[in-house]
Amino acid sequence: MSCMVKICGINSEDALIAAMSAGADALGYVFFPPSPRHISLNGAKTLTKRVPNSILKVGLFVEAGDEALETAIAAGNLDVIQLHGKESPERVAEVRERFGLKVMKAISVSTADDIEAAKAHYDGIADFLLFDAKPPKDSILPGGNAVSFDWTLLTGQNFKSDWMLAGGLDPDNVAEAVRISGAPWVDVSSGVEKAKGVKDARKIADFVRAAKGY
Ligand SMILES: O=C(O)c1ccccc1NCC(=O)[C@H](O)[C@H](O)COP(=O)(O)O
Repeated sequence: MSCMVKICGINSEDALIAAMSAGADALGYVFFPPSPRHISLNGAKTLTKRVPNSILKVGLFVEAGDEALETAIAAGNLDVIQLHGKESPERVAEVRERFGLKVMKAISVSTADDIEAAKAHYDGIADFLLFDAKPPKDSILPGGNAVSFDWTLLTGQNFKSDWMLAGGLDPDNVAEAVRISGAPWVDVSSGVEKAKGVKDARKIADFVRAAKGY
């Protein structure tokens, strides 16, 4: 069992170095001001410059307009646009076409119906599907809430798009989550932090090792 790993919420030099040295395959930068992981355009410019082409630079947005996307893509030299709000399939296709980049659509999951709806509306439209738990009712964040969902909902599923499992993963549960779901990619933020928005180098290393089965 081995899978690809995305570390989301890179917002400091320490986090960047920790994720790159641990062997992360993709790094996520949060362009959503209400988030404790939000990164400025200048911050993104600095923290993406040293990333080799072998590691995907993913910008996370919530219902952002074209101008905001364009500025962040230029600042961060992004490879993938992660849409983590209520963007429609038409908007996903439009962003993909307009910017010529890969697009990842976050899918909020609590029941099997959510997987079926994603298959019907976004599979093959987005380059990546990111299955994440539905946010708690009182959360101001649509993701990054350290909440997981029933991984068996993904067992044996096939998608046209590449896909990632996210939500409440950590170094202790990620191997089991991959075994049950069959995920080719995992994505984590809260589970590798020492405080909200502050990454922990040891947890990042442990997470990547566990996900890749070293
Ligand atoms: O991280 C945030 O603050 C955030 C804000 C708005 C939308 C999405 C956000 N995070 C998404 C992620 O970090 C991951 O893609 C995923 O939700 C996993 O998060 P976690 O449960 O914290 O590992």
